[in-house]
Amino acid sequence: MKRYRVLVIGAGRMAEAIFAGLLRTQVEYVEGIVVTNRRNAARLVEIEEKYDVTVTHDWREYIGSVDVVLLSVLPQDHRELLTELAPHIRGQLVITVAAGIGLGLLEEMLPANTPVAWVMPNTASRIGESISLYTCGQHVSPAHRRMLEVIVAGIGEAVECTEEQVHNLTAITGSAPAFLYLFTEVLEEVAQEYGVKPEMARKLVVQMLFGSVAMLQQGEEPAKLRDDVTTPGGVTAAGIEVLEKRGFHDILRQTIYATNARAREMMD
Ligand SMILES: NC(=O)C1=CN([C@@H]2O[C@H](COP(=O)(O)OP(=O)(O)OC[C@H]3O[C@@H](n4cnc5c(N)ncnc54)[C@H](O)[C@@H]3O)[C@@H](O)[C@H]2O)C=CC1
Ligand SMILES: O=C(O)[C@@H]1CCC=N1
Repeated sequence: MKRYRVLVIGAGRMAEAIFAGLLRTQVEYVEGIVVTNRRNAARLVEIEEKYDVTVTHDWREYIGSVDVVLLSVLPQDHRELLTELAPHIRGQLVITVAAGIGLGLLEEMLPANTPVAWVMPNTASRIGESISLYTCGQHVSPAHRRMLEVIVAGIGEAVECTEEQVHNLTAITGSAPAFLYLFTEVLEEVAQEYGVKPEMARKLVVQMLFGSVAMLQQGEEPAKLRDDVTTPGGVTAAGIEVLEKRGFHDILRQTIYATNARAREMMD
């Protein structure tokens, strides 16, 4: 079985979720993981203590001997990093997880024929439950694709998409967990305003979400499930009426569009 050497540049939250997932579920494919960060030395010490990885302040020492370079830095840090990386890339698969980035910038700034891929995970990567989107550049061979599949499998489920789909779905799979958590916060807040203790509010809301998601996972239609809750002439209808009058659909649509637009702008 082929084992891969992976260099992770940027030791933030998403990076940790990915290499931790690789070590947890894909370790038989891992020859070694090297992690680097720009400034925060304490973060590298913390990572070295917690995981079976090598940390370095200088990725140049390792770049020549790895199969995969995973970029987990902010979108706006890519141009500078790609400029530094380019002279050291000789066929390694370069993957980025940055929002809005696309494949074009990587292919343009790295040497001709460099295999590149763009992955859009979400924070559930931390518990191996991401739904990640990925798209491959034009020089990705079947062998590179297998490497990429090992990496995304380490953090949950993954779906190959076109580049345009990754742009358009970033808000829906990458950012929407934040929208859902905001929804959760409001429900908990109102429960507490009614005098419910925070721990109880948390338990009620989390189990409500869990049960609702479990029903969706059984393949039931959201509109049908909503209808089942909305007893004719009952109370839920009054709530739905407020959501509809206040433009819930439109608010959510605008939220998605604004998120995706911002992702694209970051690379302009
Ligand atoms: N947080 C999320 O839910 C998701 C994040 N992403 C993407 O993941 C990337 C990282 O995001 P987070 O982990 O949330 O941010 P973060 O701020 O936790 O991590 C970014 C890390 O990159 C490091 N860094 C920046 N420039 C560097 C360089 N030149 N060399 C080495 N290290 C460098 C910073 O020191 C920092 O530790 C972003 O591009 C974001 O778009 C993608 C999907 C979901
Ligand atoms: O907010 C962000 O920029 C990242 C990308 C998608 C989710 N979080």
